[in-house]
Amino acid sequence: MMDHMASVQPTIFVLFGATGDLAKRMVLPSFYELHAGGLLPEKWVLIGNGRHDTSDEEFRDHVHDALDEFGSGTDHWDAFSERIRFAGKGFTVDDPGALPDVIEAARKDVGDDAQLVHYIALPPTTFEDYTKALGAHGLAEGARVVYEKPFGTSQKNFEELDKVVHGVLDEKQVYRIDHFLGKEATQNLHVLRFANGMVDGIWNSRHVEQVQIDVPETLNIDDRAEFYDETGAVLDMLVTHLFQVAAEVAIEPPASMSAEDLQSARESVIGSFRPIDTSEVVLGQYDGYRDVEGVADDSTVDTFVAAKLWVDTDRWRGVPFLLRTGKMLGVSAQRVSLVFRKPPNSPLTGIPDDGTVLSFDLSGNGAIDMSMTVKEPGPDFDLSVGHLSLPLKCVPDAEPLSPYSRLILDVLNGDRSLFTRPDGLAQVWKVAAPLLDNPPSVENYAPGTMGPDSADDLASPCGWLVR
Ligand SMILES: NC(=O)C1=CN([C@@H]2O[C@H](COP(=O)(O)OP(=O)(O)OC[C@H]3O[C@@H](n4cnc5c(N)ncnc54)[C@H](OP(=O)(O)O)[C@@H]3O)[C@@H](O)[C@H]2O)C=CC1
Ligand SMILES: O=C1O[C@H](COP(=O)(O)O)[C@@H](O)[C@H](O)[C@H]1O
Repeated sequence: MMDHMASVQPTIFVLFGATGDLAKRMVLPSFYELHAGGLLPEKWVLIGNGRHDTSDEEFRDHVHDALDEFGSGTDHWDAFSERIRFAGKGFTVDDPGALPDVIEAARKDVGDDAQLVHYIALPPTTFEDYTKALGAHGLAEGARVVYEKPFGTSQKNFEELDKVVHGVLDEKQVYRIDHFLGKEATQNLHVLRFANGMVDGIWNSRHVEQVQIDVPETLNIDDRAEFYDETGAVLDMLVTHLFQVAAEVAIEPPASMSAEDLQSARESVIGSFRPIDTSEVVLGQYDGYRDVEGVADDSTVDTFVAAKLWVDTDRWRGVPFLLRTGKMLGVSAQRVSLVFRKPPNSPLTGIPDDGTVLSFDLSGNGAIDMSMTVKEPGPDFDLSVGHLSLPLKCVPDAEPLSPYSRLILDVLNGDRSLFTRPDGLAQVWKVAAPLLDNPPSVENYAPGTMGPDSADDLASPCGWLVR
């Protein structure tokens, strides 16, 4: 573990939105996971921030509850909780509330050389104001600032936010999170390929017929209805996580594995995504969505999207990338599948369309799976599809990290390779513009199904592999 320990530099970690949903479910449990794994610097303090006058003790109780509900235990609680503080009364340009004083007090514990890391786990509409307030109160200098997704809610909003952020921070200080990039199996999308000549050799349109990036969810949106009803599946998942994963599949080999080269390679392939053709998109809304408290009675927000994406590079021209996600579906999965072409001129007949598939399970600790067409053992000559699975946690010496732990550790270490950049995001908004400007009408689907039937046609000939 010592090999991976975050920079020895003492750290003051300020968590804006510390009482919110993301903090409770992801950020606080991940911070604890890093502490329990001995992966934090020796000296650190975590300061929660919010608009209320919450005491340190009240916040510690909140953190304990979060760990009970969403964490992996509290064995190291005492040593953890004594480093937790709360700075209330908000944080605006006009009034910084308690934060500057609490940071000053924390410096007495961890030293004047402590690095400041600000984690903005707030609704995206507040990112600009909080960035300006960091600048106004002298808390931006030398700090690292983590922005949750989505970084921008439209092309215009992205451009405005980008301007504000770069008015206060140097790009090297900025860490825009897309937690799908922190998943163990997502990282293997490029590692498997760059480490294995056999895989590298087939990673192109000559061999791959289609790519599926499929994240159906059985989850509802009841706990975050107001947020969701302003966002929808296209913004919440498609142009964020699914596009970034598509970039990981489509990426050209970077000049080196340095953070900058890897980031550049990922961002530059997004420039080759063709703007979405809305005739190749199906939007859906599950029956009963409008009855959820917090959702408008006449909401037309999409809770489902399936779309074809084309990547106009020599490697991928002509290969559809099929992206699908939605809420209240029949199955939960997070799967990237490369469907291989049948051998040309094969003497065999009856090879199934999905007879050769390399797939990556992004959920949990991740897995890499292979399906291949084989002779069904037995007296007859029949073909069948067999499956091999490599759960990543079974790799020797594996110590899988949750995506948020991975990414927080990278922030502490100053490694930006798994974070997004504005050049790529500017392209994302261009690619998404036809869909955002002129969305197809939303079709209804019954909860527990796999979305509107018309989405099935997009994935011919083999259909969606997650069924
Ligand atoms: N929740 C999730 O599953 C995920 C969320 N995200 C992203 O994380 C960020 C936070 O999401 P989430 O935690 O769900 O959001 P919440 O709605 O729970 O808000 C987080 C906290 O922000 C504070 N807050 C809310 N509104 C305002 C406001 N107008 N001005 C200032 N502070 C405000 C509140 O704290 P207080 O009242 O104490 O001030 C609230 O507890 C978002 O950008 C979201 O897109 C990303 C991935 C998943
Ligand atoms: O960012 C988000 O991701 C989750 C799915 O990711 P997981 O890794 O937490 O399973 C999704 O449910 C949510 O709507 C979205 O905001």
